[in-house]
Amino acid sequence: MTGAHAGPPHDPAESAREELRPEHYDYFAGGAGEETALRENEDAFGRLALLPRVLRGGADRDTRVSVLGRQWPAPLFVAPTAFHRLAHPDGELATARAAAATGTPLVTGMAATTAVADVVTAARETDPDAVVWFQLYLQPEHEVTAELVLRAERAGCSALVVTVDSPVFGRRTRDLRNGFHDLPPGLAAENMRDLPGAAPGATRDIAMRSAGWDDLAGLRELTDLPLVLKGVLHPEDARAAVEQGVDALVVSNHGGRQLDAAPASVEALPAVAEAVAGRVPVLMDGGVRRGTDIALALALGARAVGVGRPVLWALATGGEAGVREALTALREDFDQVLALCGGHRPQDLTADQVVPRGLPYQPRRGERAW
Ligand SMILES: Cc1cc2nc3c(=O)[nH]c(=O)nc-3n(C[C@H](O)[C@H](O)[C@H](O)COP(=O)(O)O)c2cc1C
Ligand SMILES: O=C(O)C(=O)c1ccccc1
Repeated sequence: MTGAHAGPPHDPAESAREELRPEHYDYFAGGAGEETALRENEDAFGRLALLPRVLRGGADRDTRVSVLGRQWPAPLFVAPTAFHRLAHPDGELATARAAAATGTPLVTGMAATTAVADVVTAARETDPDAVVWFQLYLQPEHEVTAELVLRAERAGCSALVVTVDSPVFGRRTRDLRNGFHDLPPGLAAENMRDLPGAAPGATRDIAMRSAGWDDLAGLRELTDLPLVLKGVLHPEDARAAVEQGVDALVVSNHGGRQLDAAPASVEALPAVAEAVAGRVPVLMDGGVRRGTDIALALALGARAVGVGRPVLWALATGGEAGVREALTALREDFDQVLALCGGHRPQDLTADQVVPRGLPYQPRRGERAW
């Protein structure tokens, strides 16, 4: 060892902040209200410990999981986030190539700054078998929603992720303070271009609306693609969704950007997993930053986890290569954690291995410990 100090651990958000305009960094980093839900997503993982099992052997590990009929190399996907070209000029194309190169399924957002067809093309040029899903907000006009679904189908997306936690847009404190509400000139939500009811070449605004279960049934009529409901926190909603025939769920509080009093995603996960009882895969996102977070979520019932901001930070600092490295590092970290927990497969992680941090009991007063 040399005498040199290793310095503090690398903070991807801090590095990205140095690359971005302050209002764009704040848009990516921020949450709703007092940012309680945002903080809690990460903090809740920190309140949980993993109990490793020993003497089970650690060789011949396999991190693959099966989701909607496809094998994913690891229980990890890229969660949908808006406006990647605010992070890097290559935007969603870089993200798509990096996701494909690492075998990581990508959920491309309706609010992407690159059209879904171009995103899927970039992914498939990198890996012809790349998994790309399309995230959708149900729009007030049925024909607009229908056209968006058709575009996702034609592009080659293999599932629709319907975000249901946004009947209205969350009150984003930083954006209000910064006066950030529009993309800079030259950037647009490209999926919203040339839709019914807008002038040729123009983009429509993305509408938030209070959709109901009927609308989901309407969507089921419109497409044969698997439907994934994103933003479920209440176990009764999870049960209803399964009964309505949804194909998967994402437990999510939208990265703390919608209801500020919402629980951390990982706190909501066990009750949702119990209600679903294995009938459909339960995915989750929110606050996943390291292999132990992935392992905790899996042990508590998730089939796979999504990452949102970590991808944006990697994109901002390193473009395509940066995202590739971040996704690879997460997967390798998870693989090592799996081994340390005594697991060979993701499904070897079980709920009994998750314990709250802090002493589970207090020794009785006055009693000698030994
Ligand atoms: C900048 C930003 C934009 C987002 N845009 C969308 C979106 O358009 N649609 C959506 O369903 N979720 C969106 N999300 C939520 C993510 O899909 C995901 O739930 C969340 O970011 C996960 O938390 P994490 O960032 O802590 O990993 C966005 C999140 C961020 C940070
Ligand atoms: O910022 C978000 O979280 C988000 O979901 C969104 C929705 C519509 C347009 C842009 C972003």
